[in-house]
Amino acid sequence: MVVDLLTEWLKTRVQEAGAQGVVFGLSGGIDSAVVGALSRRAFGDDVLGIIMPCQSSVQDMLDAKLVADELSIPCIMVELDDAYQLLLGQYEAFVKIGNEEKARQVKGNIKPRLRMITLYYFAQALGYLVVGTSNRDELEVGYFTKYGDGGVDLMPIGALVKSQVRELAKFLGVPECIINKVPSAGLYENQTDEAEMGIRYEDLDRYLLTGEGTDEIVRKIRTMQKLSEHKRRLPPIPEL
Ligand SMILES: Nc1ncnc2c1ncn2[C@@H]1O[C@H](COP(=O)(O)OP(=O)(O)OC[C@H]2O[C@@H]([n+]3cccc(C(=O)O)c3)[C@H](O)[C@@H]2O)[C@@H](O)[C@H]1O
Ligand SMILES: Nc1ncnc2c1ncn2[C@@H]1O[C@H](COP(=O)(O)OP(=O)(O)OP(=O)(O)O)[C@@H](O)[C@H]1O
Ligand SMILES: [Mg+2]
Repeated sequence: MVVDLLTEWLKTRVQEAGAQGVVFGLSGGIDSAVVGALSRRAFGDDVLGIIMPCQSSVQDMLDAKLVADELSIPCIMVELDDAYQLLLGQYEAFVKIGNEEKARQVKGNIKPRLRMITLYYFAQALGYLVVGTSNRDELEVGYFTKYGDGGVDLMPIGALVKSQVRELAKFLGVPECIINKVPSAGLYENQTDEAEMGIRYEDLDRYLLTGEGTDEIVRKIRTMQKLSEHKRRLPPIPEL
């Protein structure tokens, strides 16, 4: 049973590290809900979900609270808007990005990195590990911010494609409205994973599980995998 296996895996990893529990970012999306539910099973009250709005929608915040309530996950909120604005103001005094789309991307990536800083503060203060929420699709094509949401200690759902995460969510009692929500990184208004990646989860899941897909889809995925190789490796060191 995959739930028992993942729960045991989490317990073993945390125990091996000499830690007491885990902390994670609670977004109101399905991935963090599943990670939260698994963590709750593994560690009881030694779990902390942190809601970290950074120009986030009110709906996401309400969804995150709903997940915490329904799954009885201890949870706090740390607002990152002021830190984000303060840093951005200083950065832009040196370099202001002319291209609108590029500016949106560069600015968007500040948010997961501020969340990473926040999670590590609480992890070390409490003797916890930082647990990530990336799934197999995101990891394979590099759909995550390097050292942002990718900067974590453990990735319990990293071997599961999105449809498998959905199955797990149903089993774990994640609220229906969270399971049916359109996946979004929430880094800018109206962002959706599928539109930004230019590929549907259904197609990505199918290719990763069976190797099948149209020529165009296969080509696209392989290109994304190649371009994001650096995100799945430690920084290269010259051999001397
Ligand atoms: N070949 C190479 N070797 C070594 N390093 C290389 C490199 N190419 C780029 N880099 C480095 O990587 C940086 C670019 O990577 P990165 O900073 O990650 O930036 P990037 O891959 O452009 O952006 C992250 C993507 O993931 C999405 N995202 C982020 C966070 C959460 C979620 C979500 O689903 O919730 C999605 C986000 O919307 C965006 O599309 C470059 O600035 C450069 O420093
Ligand atoms: N507002 C937020 N507060 C706390 N953590 C967040 C917030 N936004 C994103 N995160 C963290 O970043 C992770 C990556 O976001 P991502 O959108 O891939 O996952 P999700 O929101 O859980 O599910 P989905 O991909 O279906 O939207 C989240 O799972 C969560 O840990
Ligand atoms: Mg999300």
